Amino acid sequence: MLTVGINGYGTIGKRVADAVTQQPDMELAGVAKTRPNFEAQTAVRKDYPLYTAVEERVELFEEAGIGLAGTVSELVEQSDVVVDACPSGIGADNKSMYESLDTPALYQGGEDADLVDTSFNARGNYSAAAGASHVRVVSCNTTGLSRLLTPLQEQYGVEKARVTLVRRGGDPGQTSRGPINDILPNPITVPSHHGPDVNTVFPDLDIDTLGMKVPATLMHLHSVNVTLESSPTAADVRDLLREESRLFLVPESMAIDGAGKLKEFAHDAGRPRGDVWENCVWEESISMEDNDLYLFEAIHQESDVVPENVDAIRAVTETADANESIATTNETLGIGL
Ligand SMILES: NC(=O)C1=CN([C@@H]2O[C@H](COP(=O)(O)OP(=O)(O)OC[C@H]3O[C@@H](n4cnc5c(N)ncnc54)[C@H](O)[C@@H]3O)[C@@H](O)[C@H]2O)C=CC1
Ligand SMILES: O=C(OP(=O)(O)O)[C@H](O)COP(=O)(O)O
Repeated sequence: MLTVGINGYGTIGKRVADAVTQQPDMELAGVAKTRPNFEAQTAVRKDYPLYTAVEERVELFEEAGIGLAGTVSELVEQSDVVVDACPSGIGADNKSMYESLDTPALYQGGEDADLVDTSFNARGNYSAAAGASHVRVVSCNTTGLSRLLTPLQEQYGVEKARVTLVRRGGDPGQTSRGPINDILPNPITVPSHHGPDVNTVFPDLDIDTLGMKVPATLMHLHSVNVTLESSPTAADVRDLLREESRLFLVPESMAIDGAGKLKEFAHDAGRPRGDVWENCVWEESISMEDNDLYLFEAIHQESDVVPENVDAIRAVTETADANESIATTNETLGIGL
């Protein structure tokens, strides 16, 4: 049984914590928070041992009537693996603590790639994380691109990928974010950071990406063009992608015309928090023009990295191979719309 600690219990951390409790080979040691906000209250309600990430703030939790199990270093000490889901940049600050307590750590996509031994995507490069001490689960967008590009590369070869990412402005709870009424090239410079980030998983892949931000919180949307090294039909590509457990091909018959209905569908399907762990590829959009593949996909930024974190725990501890881990994670979470 693997004991897993979560440092940073926000959008990603709380989802990974819930996912860990569903794994037959893992137990949750607890979660660390900096302040006794509503997420801390939720952790208490779920009986997750709560640790303070900042020792001097013990009183803050006491004043809010929240009992603590200890401090974050105590959480890390008793964990076989720690998942750092702190805001971008804080993971780098925490690295020395994980090193001094000799605990392997997983970081999230907001950290720099050079912080870690390897960046990680379960379908793309699972085995690269074997025995590593510091692993970065790539960002939501890079996770989505890696899942899509891996089977295309394996089956047809990728000559060049070009992707325009329409990025949600912020998460639903991120009241500090905008734009409120604008459409921003973001970043304005080309390529956006996503292409180089995909290269942390596939160093040799030729990919250019452009990013923009729009006033939406639901999901990201990718407009994808991949020049393949061979010329399958659109039907061939559809069949190939349909075989991928973390790609959901949205059939025309469902009449799902956007991110709003995708989220509604996930809620109707009883998904926790309306999470959509899979890339959602519109089946009708899959088109071939000579060697060029075109499609649209939507990525639920709050949840697609969750199964990848679970798999990364098994990858670093070498307790399962990629297929075993992906199958267990999929089954326990209920992946497959
Ligand atoms: N939200 C998203 O769409 C996605 C985020 N990511 C990455 O995941 C990481 C976390 O992002 P979110 O979960 O969105 O952030 P968040 O802000 O929702 O959650 C971070 C949590 O860490 C806590 N925290 C702050 N400082 C801390 C410290 N020193 N020690 C322990 N906890 C601390 C915060 O109070 C908060 O609860 C970032 O690297 C981000 O780039 C990756 C994929 C998608
Ligand atoms: O990692 C993400 O997006 P990204 O792949 O566009 O950088 C997450 O959606 C967080 O993005 P944010 O940097 O807008 O908070």
